[in-house]
Amino acid sequence: MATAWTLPDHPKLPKGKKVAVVVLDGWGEANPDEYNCIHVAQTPVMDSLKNGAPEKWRLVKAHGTAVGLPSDDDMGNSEVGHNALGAGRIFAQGAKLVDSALASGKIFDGEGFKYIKESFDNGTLHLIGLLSDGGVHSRLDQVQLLLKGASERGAKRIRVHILTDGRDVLDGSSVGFVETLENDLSQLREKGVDARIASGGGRMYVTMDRYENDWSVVKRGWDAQVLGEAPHKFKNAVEAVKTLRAEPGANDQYLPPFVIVDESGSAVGPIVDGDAVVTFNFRADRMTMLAKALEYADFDKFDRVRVPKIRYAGMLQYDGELLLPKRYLVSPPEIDRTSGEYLVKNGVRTFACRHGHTDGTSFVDKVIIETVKFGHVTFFWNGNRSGYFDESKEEYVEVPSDSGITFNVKPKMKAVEIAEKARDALLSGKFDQVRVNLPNGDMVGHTGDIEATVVACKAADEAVKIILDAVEQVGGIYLVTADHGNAEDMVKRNKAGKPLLDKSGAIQILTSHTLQPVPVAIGGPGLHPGVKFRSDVETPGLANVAATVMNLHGFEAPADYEPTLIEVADN
Ligand SMILES: O=C(O)[C@@H](CO)OP(=O)(O)O
Ligand SMILES: [Mn+2]
Ligand SMILES: [Mn+2]
Repeated sequence: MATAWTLPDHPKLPKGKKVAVVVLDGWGEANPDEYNCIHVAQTPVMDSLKNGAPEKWRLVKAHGTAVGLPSDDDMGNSEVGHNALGAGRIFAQGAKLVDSALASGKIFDGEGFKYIKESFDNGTLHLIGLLSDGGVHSRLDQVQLLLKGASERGAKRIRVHILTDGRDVLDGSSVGFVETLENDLSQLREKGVDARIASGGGRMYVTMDRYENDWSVVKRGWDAQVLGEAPHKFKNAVEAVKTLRAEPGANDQYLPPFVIVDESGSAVGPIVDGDAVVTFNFRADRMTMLAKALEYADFDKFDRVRVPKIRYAGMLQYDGELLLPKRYLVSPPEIDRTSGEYLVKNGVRTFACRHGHTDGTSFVDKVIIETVKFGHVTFFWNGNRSGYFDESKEEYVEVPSDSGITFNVKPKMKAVEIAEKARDALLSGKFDQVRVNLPNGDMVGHTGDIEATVVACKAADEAVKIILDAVEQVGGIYLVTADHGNAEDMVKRNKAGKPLLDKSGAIQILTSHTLQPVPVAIGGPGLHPGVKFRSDVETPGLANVAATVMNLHGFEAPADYEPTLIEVADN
């Protein structure tokens, strides 16, 4: 059935207000203590918004089932968070879809698996991805099931190319994950399968760059995985990770690339003609660049030196617009009819081709973001779809991130630049919605550097001020929220909430996201004075934000969207 794109008018709220939607990345709400960097930092603007509670500030869930993850033990992340914010509904996400496909065995009956299986007789099966149980990009138990299933279905030679984590899990935990995997592989060897780890490296330094921020990261991985070349060579991966971690300043996220070599010093698992490759991350953003390098005949981002003729499948299809990769083991969530698409289609006077047209005021969307988060308020927001819905109505602007540094070195990142671009967009009068992601709390929180994260939170707060001042000037409306927690808790805790200590008595730094709720604050001179948060939406989550934003633009949300957070009192 054709989608009815015309949104009903909101019965009480006017159209034509400028709306700033601000997403603070990694900004949750938690008890105030010394490990809560948002609490420690001076954040007068966000504090003042909170003073508007409960009418203008409230908390929503940003993790677990509220954002389509398998369980409420799963922390939130940018992909599922922005998907929910933009789509207004909760879709079963990659992690969950892969779980079901493995549990039912359907993954092995699908087109993607059949395709790679054709290489099993004469070629090697290579698995490439993030090795941890973080559940943000991948999960070790899924890799284990994939190994088991593939070997039972005829894979005789398997090579695993690992990327160590330390970002979604504790730094240092990579050794344990590698030991677990080695143990599984040795059991496969006992069954006659020639299965080994072939190469590795830290996720942030090898392979898992995103949004084309730094292709040299992908090249380092390519050299190790495909060409079998790396500056470090080891006989086994446990020794590799232990040795490389012992270097001063080393950590799991940034381990240099290594290859495993045999007695004669040759790499045990370069990728060659006739092989099959599966990238086992279910999350898209940090696998897209490698997928392009593996799949595109025309490719000029770095010299691939040798381009093996392989059968390649992603765990999921990572980009629904580019249809990348062409083959995949599990179908991605079908995130359709996102709020961005609706809003664009409801402001355009002449609307082209397939969805009919509506009359109305010009509705233009402006999105501003640093490179490291570029796709968050575009690609993720639009349901893992790159590109514009209507280029004449949307403008996506990128502020280049610093590259080649860890963000604790420059914790202010480009927050002010982003905010100034947002301000200018609001003041220009050309845009109805200005959507922004401020990455500081998250990107610096991931470094585990508490002092730097405090600076980061202050910087994000100052950026919010610049945007809210502009909203004030144009008589607009703001909605400030976050995609998941991170900076509000920087320590690993026991069940009772007490910080955990390591063997040396130091606290265990938490580099990952959290299970905490996030704030939603609304306000601005353009907000109808009767608007307040409803008290009858039980356990609201990020998916309730889309309908809310549609209301702020003067529209009712589609009926199947999660309910709006706001109501309008008559007085
Ligand atoms: O950096 C990333 O890839 C993830 C953590 O793995 O963070 P976010 O979801 O905030 O992008
Ligand atoms: Mn995020
Ligand atoms: Mn993050």
